[in-house]
Amino acid sequence: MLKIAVPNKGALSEAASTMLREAGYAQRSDSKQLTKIDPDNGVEFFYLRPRDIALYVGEGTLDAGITGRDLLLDSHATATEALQLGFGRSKFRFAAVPGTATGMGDLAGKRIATSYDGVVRRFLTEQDVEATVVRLDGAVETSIQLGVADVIADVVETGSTLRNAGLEVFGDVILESEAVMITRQGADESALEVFTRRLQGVLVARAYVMMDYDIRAEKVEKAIALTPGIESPTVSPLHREGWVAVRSMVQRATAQRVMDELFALGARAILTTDIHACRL
Ligand SMILES: Nc1ncnc2c1ncn2[C@@H]1O[C@H](COP(=O)(O)OP(=O)(O)OP(=O)(O)O)[C@@H](O)[C@H]1O
Ligand SMILES: O=P(O)(O)OC[C@H]1O[C@H](OP(=O)(O)OP(=O)(O)O)[C@H](O)[C@@H]1O
Ligand SMILES: [Mg+2]
Repeated sequence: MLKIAVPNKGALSEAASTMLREAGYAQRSDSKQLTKIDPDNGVEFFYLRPRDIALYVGEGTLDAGITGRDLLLDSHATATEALQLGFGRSKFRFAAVPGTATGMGDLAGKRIATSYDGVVRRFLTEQDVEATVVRLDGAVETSIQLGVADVIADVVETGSTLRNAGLEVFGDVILESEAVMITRQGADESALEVFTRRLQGVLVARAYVMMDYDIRAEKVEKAIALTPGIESPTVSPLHREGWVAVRSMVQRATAQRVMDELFALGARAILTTDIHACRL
C-alpha cells in the first residue's frame, strides 16, 4: 500500500486534502484524525506537520508527500520534488524596519530571525555574507520590535503580516515556493505513477475548460488556430451543410477572450464546460 504524507494543519492543509479528493482519494472527515486508509485505491494517508513531511519521505518511511518547496529545502532531507501543485504560492524574503536595511549589502553582521534557518544559512553562505541566524518557531515579524533581531527572513504571500508589523521587504527574493509533491528513492514506481498522474489530472482539469463551437467549414483552420488544444481538436460534421462542430481544450484563464475571438470569426453556439478529471 502506498504511504502518502499530507499536511495536518496550516496554510497547505485544506488545499492539499481538496486536491486529493478531486483526484478521487478518500480523505479524513475530522481534522483530529491522524491517518486515513483508502483501500479501494491502495493508499494510506498520514496527516503530519508540514515541516516534518520531507523528513518522513526522505528517510524512506513514507513513499510520497505534499509539502512546501521552502520546507523541503529547509529540511535538507533527501526527498525530491516530483510535481508542482499550483497552490500555497509564496516568496521567501528578508524584511526590516523601513530605512534600516535597503539591500543585500546591509545584511553583514546583522541578527536575522527566521523559522527557516536551513534556507537562510545556505543563502548567506552562497552570497558570502556573515550574519547571525536567530532560529524562532514562528511569528518572527515581532522579533525586531522585541529586540532579538535586526532583520527577519520569512514567508510573504499578501504582505499584510509584514505591513501590520511595520516592516518592509528588501534585497533579493530568497526563494519562490509553492506546494509540491515529493517522493523518495526506491518507492513502488508503478503505484507512484498512478498517484502522480491523478494529481496531474487535477492540475489539467483546473487549468483548462472544454470548449465546443460550430463554425463554417471554410473558417475552421482559422478557428483552430485560436483553439489548438493540447493534442489536436476534434472536428465533426454537422447536419447543417457547410458547418462543422469543433471540440477543444482551452486554458481557463483565456477562455472568455477566445470565445470573443471565435464569435468575431463567425463561430456560434460557443460553449465551455468544466473538466472534472482527466488523464492526458
Ligand atoms: N500565507 C501563506 N500563503 C501561502 N503559503 C503559505 C503561507 N504561509 C505559509 N505558507 C506555506 O505553507 C507552508 C508551511 O506553512 P505552515 O504555516 O502550514 O507551517 P509552519 O509555519 O511550519 O507551521 P506552524 O505555522 O503551524 O508552526 C510553507 O510551504 C509556506 O510557504
Ligand atoms: O504575507 P501574508 O499573506 O501576511 O502571509 C505571510 C505570513 O503567513 C505565515 O504565517 P503563519 O500563519 O504560518 O504563522 P507563523 O509565522 O507562526 O508560522 C508566514 O510566516 C507569515 O507570517
Ligand atoms: Mg506558519
